[in-house]
Amino acid sequence: MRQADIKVCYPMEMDYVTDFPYSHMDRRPRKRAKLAREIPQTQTHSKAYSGIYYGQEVGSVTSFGTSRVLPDYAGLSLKGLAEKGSPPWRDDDKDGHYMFALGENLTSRYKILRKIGEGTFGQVLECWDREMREPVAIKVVRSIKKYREAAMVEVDVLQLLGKYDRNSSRCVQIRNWFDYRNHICIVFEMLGPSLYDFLRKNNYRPFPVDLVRELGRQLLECVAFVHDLRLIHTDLKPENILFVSSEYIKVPDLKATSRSPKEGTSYKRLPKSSTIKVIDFGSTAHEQQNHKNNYIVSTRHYRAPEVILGLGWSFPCDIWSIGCILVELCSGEALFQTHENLEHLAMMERVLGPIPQHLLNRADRQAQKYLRGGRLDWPEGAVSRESIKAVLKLPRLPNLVMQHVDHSAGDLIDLLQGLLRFDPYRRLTAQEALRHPFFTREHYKRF
Ligand SMILES: Nc1ncnc2c1ncn2[C@@H]1O[C@H](COP(=O)(O)OP(=O)(O)OP(=O)(O)O)[C@@H](O)[C@H]1O
Repeated sequence: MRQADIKVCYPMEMDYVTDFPYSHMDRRPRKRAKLAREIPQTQTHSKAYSGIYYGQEVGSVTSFGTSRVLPDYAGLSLKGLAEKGSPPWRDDDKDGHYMFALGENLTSRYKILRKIGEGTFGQVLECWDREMREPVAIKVVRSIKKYREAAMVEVDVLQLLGKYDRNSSRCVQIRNWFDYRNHICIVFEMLGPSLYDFLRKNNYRPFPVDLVRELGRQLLECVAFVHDLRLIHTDLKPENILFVSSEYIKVPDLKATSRSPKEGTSYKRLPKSSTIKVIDFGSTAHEQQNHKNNYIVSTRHYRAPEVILGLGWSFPCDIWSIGCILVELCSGEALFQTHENLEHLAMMERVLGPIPQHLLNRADRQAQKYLRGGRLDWPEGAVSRESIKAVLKLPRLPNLVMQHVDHSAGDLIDLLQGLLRFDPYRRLTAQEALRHPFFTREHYKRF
């Protein structure tokens, strides 16, 4: 059973911690948080010159406690405010989040319509852009120095991606950015629900394999483009991949209906358009930075073995995440539902076979504690019987795919084995994966 709305936040200073106290919790929270970062200390922002806007502040300082979205008084007091007026100055909440009310202005250009999401970095608000007359998504970053600096790195990366994006790279487009009341605000094109939102709304029923192919192809195109610019996303996960449109159709779910015919026809949602874009370049790293074992990257379930073993990481860590994502889209469930390193490595071995000896031999000091006699200390080192059971429950990769996919299973298994190779040097690159028969075979239906 899933526990739907657990939000986990980690202090940025922590590193190499077990990322979730998992004893009485579902193995997967609704929004999977990244670890501490994971923000490389060496990163400095450059070009923080354009778009700076200091909103006009009026009114007195008011504190509104812990709730960030204030009551919607748009119909009351805002009526009295000039359309382009600024709301009164308020303190941020204790975590540095911006406090606002629906209907208020965020600078004179943007009107806040609703809150779409919240992440480690801040809140994402749907706003009406008065100048372009269209809705936009604005990430309002926490007013804390390290998040502000990381946001400027994200702005730089987004501007670089935008500069080279000739034929739609499938990366979210930045429209503008500004600094408002000590919050960096990044304005994005407005997109639809994430792949994770969609799976959740569908009760974690798998996507059809032809849709998985289409999503996988676009995702690899995006990552090939990002990697060509010598950038590594480092946080690919279903939450960070958004459908461009929110429209969907309902179709009968024949599998669910045949399982419980008495309950009548069961329906599942399919997107009207399969077009996706990748978001959240807040953790993106430059290839030339030193990614040895000084910090860890990725949200747990999508984290590559070289990151856990402290071998250093680079472009292949994105490819591993894509392998995990494709399995999840086919099965409906995250592949490695774990919150602990040794259990995670044991799960990888269960699904994919033994980790090559030469990789284990190079494990760093931190990771040595998961090994005994040169091998994984498993099941001896397991923290509980439940943990051993969770690992044993996992099928081998070919079986897992065949349980869920009705055609093209052979090609998909072969592709996944290439994306999920333990040795990062032997893992497929994004360009190689795009040439795989799973994507190129003529007779496959386009979704
Ligand atoms: N352009 C967009 N259009 C629509 N929704 C968006 C857009 N950008 C972000 N969102 C929503 O806001 C949420 C948070 O965005 P994002 O992942 O960029 O924030 P974050 O603080 O960097 O999160 P994380 O904790 O994963 O680092 C997303 O999961 C998504 O639901």
